[in-house]
Amino acid sequence: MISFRGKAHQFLTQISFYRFQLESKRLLHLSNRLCSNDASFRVSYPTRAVLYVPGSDSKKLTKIFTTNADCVVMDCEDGVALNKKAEAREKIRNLYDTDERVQNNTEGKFAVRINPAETDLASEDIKILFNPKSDILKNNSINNLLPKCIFVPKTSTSQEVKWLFENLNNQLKNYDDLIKLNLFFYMETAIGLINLNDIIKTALSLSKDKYNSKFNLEGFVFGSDDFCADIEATRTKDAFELTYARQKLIAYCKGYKLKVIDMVYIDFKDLEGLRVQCEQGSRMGFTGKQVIHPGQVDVCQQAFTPSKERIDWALGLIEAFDQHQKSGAGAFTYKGQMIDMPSLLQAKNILKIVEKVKKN
Ligand SMILES: CC(C)(COP(=O)(O)OP(=O)(O)OC[C@H]1O[C@@H](n2cnc3c(N)ncnc32)[C@H](O)[C@@H]1OP(=O)(O)O)[C@@H](O)C(=O)NCCC(=O)NCCSC(=O)C[C@](C)(O)C(=O)O
Ligand SMILES: [Mg+2]
Repeated sequence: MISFRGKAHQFLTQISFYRFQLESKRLLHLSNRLCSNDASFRVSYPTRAVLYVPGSDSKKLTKIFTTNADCVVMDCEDGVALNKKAEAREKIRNLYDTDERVQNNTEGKFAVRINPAETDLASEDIKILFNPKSDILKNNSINNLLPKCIFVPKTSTSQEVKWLFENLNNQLKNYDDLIKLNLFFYMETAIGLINLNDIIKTALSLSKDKYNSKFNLEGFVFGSDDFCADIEATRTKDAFELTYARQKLIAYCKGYKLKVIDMVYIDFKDLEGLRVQCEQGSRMGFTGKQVIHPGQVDVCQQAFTPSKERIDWALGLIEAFDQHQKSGAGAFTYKGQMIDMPSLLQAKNILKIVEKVKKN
């Protein structure tokens, strides 16, 4: 049996190997060319494993600095008991007030899940989390002291999106030169799934037009536990009951070039089951997966990192495609398979993920 530490070491060795590969001239040349020619090649920060940490739990909060997870979500919602909500907000606020590691992160490594929009709990979350103490603000830039990314659960209507933006905007109106606030919404109700297109369009247009790009819709999270409760399904290991919702969410997010984060695997001691579900999610098109325990992080990150074989396949295909295009062939055979434009796009997708991981 390999220990947890041993597995982590194995994983790091593997990543170093990929990094070595990535630094090869061939990849740099190819990826630079792809990035500069292709407007859809938007490379933002990676979100392979998204780890929840209950905001009320001081001991668990110390782990946000030692985890390999691409993203940590300090929770004020369902991971926190009702009588601990105020404590959770205060502990998270205190981290932004005092800890340089949290303050200096510019994108989404450290995020906060607030309570659902249009609730008193969410109003209070926004009031506390986006309100640094004045004596601390005197000696610090406002951008260091605010969350750079928030997760907004149970988003079911475009009205909730409007409420959220209005409340955030009111809270932030006295500050100038704020960097964009990244947002993830949750799809975790049947009505949220029905209204998905409307929710996305409202969030995109409001943030761009009414709020002057102050907010950036970064992606969606699939809240499968709440969704199962809402549609009265029974959870199964293979998640068959969630197929339609997962696929619809992926299609809509990809249609609008958004990230999309897969469901939680709650049986957190079953790492093999987790691996199977992570790999399935990765093949389906998810950008990453939510995890609830530090022991799940490495399995998840690895499943959402393209393997050496996939990277080699993609690089070889792109080169072959280039050569065949020059000789006038739109379709050709590569490693026994018919290749044409869609295969090239799939190969580029692999390099996109690699670029994201490299940025981390
Ligand atoms: C399951 C639990 C109770 C087992 O907690 P435990 O302490 O019994 O586990 P453990 O195996 O004994 O823990 C080992 C070590 O890891 C630490 N640890 C353990 N977990 C974490 C964590 N998350 N973050 C940071 N540290 C953690 C723990 O404190 C301990 O530290 P130690 O070795 O120093 O003593 C615990 O892992 C936990 O509280 N996880 C987070 C639960 C949570 O946040 N749930 C809400 C998100 S999922 C959700 O809301 C649904 C969704 C998306 O909305 C929808 O599908 O609808
Ligand atoms: Mg939920």
